[in-house]
Amino acid sequence: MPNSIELTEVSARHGAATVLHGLTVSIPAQRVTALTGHNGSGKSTLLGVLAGAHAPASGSLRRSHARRAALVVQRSEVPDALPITVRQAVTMGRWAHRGAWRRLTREDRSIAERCMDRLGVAALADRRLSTLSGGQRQRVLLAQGLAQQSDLLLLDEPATGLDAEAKEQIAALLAEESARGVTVVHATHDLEDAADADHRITLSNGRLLAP
Ligand SMILES: Nc1ncnc2c1ncn2[C@@H]1O[C@H](COP(=O)(O)OP(=O)(O)OP(=O)(O)O)[C@@H](O)[C@H]1O
Repeated sequence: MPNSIELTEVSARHGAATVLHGLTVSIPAQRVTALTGHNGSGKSTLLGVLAGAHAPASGSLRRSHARRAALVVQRSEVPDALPITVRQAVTMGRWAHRGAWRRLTREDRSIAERCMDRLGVAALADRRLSTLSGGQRQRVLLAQGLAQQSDLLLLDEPATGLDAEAKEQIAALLAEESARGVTVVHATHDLEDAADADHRITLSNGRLLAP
C-alpha cells in the first residue's frame, strides 16, 4: 500500500513554543487514519501541517495526493452566528475548485446538494447556521469538507457533539470516502472511533507515542 504522506523529523511551532517535536511517520493512502492524544498533544497542529496550512519549523513532508487538502476544522473554530445559510456554507466548499470569485457551475451546485443529502442536512438548506443545533452545524461543516472532493480529507474531531448513531454514520462515511480512494485523517478523543480506523497515530506532548 503506497503512503500518501511521509513526514521526516517534522517539528512545528506556535510562536516561540515548539509543539511538534521531530515526527517521523507515514500515513497510508486511501485508508482512514485516526489521530489520538490528550488535549494539547498537537493533533490540530499536525492536521494543519498535513493540510499545508501550517509550515513546519524543520523537517520534511512529502505528499503524493493531487489536490489541495480539505480540512474540516473543529466546530468551535467557526463562529456560530455566521450570517449564511446551510446551502451557502456547503457551497463554499466548491471555492476550493473555482476560487471565491468565480461563478459556480451547475455541477458545483449539484455536488453541494449531494453532500447535504449525505450528511442529512438537505432539509435545512435554507436555514441560517445560527439557527442550528451544534450537531447540525457539525454535519454542515462535514458536508462542506466533502464538497471539496479532495483526495486528502483531514478532520478535527468530526464526531464531537454528535450522538452515538450519528457517530456511526460519520465513521461509515469516512470508510466510504477511503474506499473511493480518499486518504482520510481524523483527530478523535473517542477510543472506539480510533479502533474502527485502519491505522492509528498517537501523540503525547507533541511526540509520537509508539503504537
Ligand atoms: N495559535 C496558537 N498559539 C499558541 N499556542 C498554540 C496555538 N494553537 C495551539 N497552541 C498550543 O500548541 C499545543 C498543541 O495544540 P493543538 O491544538 O495542536 O493540540 P490538540 O491535540 O489538537 O488539542 P485539542 O484536543 O485540545 O484540540 C498546545 O500546547 C496549545 O496550547
